[in-house]
Amino acid sequence: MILFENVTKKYRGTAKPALDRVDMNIDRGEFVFIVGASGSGKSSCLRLVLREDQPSSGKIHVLGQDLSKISSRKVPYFRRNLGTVFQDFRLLTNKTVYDNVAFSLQVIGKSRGFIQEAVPDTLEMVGLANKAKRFPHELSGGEQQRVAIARAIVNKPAILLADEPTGNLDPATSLGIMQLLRAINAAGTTVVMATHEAAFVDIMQQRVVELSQGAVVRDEVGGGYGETASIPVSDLSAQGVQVLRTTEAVVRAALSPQAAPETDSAEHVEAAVAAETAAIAMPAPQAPEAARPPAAGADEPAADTDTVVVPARSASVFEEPNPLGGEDDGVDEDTLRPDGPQERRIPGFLDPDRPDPVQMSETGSLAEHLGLNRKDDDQTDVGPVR
Ligand SMILES: Nc1ncnc2c1ncn2[C@@H]1O[C@H](COP(=O)(O)OP(=O)(O)OP(=O)(O)O)[C@@H](O)[C@H]1O
Repeated sequence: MILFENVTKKYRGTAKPALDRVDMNIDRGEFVFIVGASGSGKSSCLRLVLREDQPSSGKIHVLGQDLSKISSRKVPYFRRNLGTVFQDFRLLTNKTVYDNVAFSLQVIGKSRGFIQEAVPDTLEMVGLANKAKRFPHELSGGEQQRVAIARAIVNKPAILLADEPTGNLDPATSLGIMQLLRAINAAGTTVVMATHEAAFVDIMQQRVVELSQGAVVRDEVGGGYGETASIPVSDLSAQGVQVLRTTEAVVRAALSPQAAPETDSAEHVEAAVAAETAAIAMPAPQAPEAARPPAAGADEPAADTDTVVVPARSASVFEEPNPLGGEDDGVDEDTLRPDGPQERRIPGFLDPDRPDPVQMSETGSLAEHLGLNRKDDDQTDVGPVR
């Protein structure tokens, strides 16, 4: 899905390359952390995937496209398949939450009907259905980042690129963002995240690609952050750590190729949670509950929607067959229309106590299950808006 072949990037006027002969292959559906010290090349890497920049040498393929062969005119079409989230949110300050998300669809010519359906669905998914009319300055930092994530995923991109998405948020708020990204990944979107956040990298045990002075020095499935931790795990609350671990355990169970059929999923999930809980040297047995907010906890009336949105929407994730606007550019169709992840429903990890996903989808929203409607969310963090 993303392939780097011997990629070197040297900026004009610099002595050392920002990226130095990088080889990397990221498959559809993966969650990959790009880690490394400041200046190691993480953002350069993401910029190349986005085709904001071109490598000095080497080849990059994204979604079956050789990026060197995409003309400038077609770059915007290519980018429709990529969602991006940044540390500083980059919201339009003069537009409401709804309009920020809708705008990204308007500029690519989506119909009003599509927008009127997709935007509320996506806001509900990220737990902001009741704040659609707010302006960015009326939101907490965590909420602003959720708007940015909603904007990034509303067109159902195949790939979500996140550059330090939690960099401006406190650990507790970051946790919610990470859980949201993980849920988006579980629904079939490939997620590539550059980060300094050691705690999440260590806990989530996803694939880790580590850069040092532009070179890949580690590419490890289920790795941790390494030596350059920026937030010690101890800075997270025990509950927070437990929530993330439990989420991960159940995600693994739910996405495992050997996963039991749905009727067995409760046992499967419970076993995974039990194993994971036993491995944690922190007493926080109530943590899964902590992920669930009180039903009436929001500061505004809850949205009038009780259905988990992601499963239904994810079934049509890759609706545009050709990222370059319908012309045949030699796109590898297989990479554009995966037949696996988008079939998956959001798994039972969202509520281990209610493991039947069908029942869950009928009784509560994804945002609620992720604990994104917390009453105290407004008070925890406020980040910048551009
Ligand atoms: N536009 C540019 N022009 C010149 N040099 C650049 C440019 N962008 C990045 N660099 C250099 O390339 C190297 C890699 O930068 P990059 O931003 O990719 O690192 P990073 O790992 O994302 O850093 P950070 O964690 O601080 O964001 C650095 O030495 C940086 O100074």
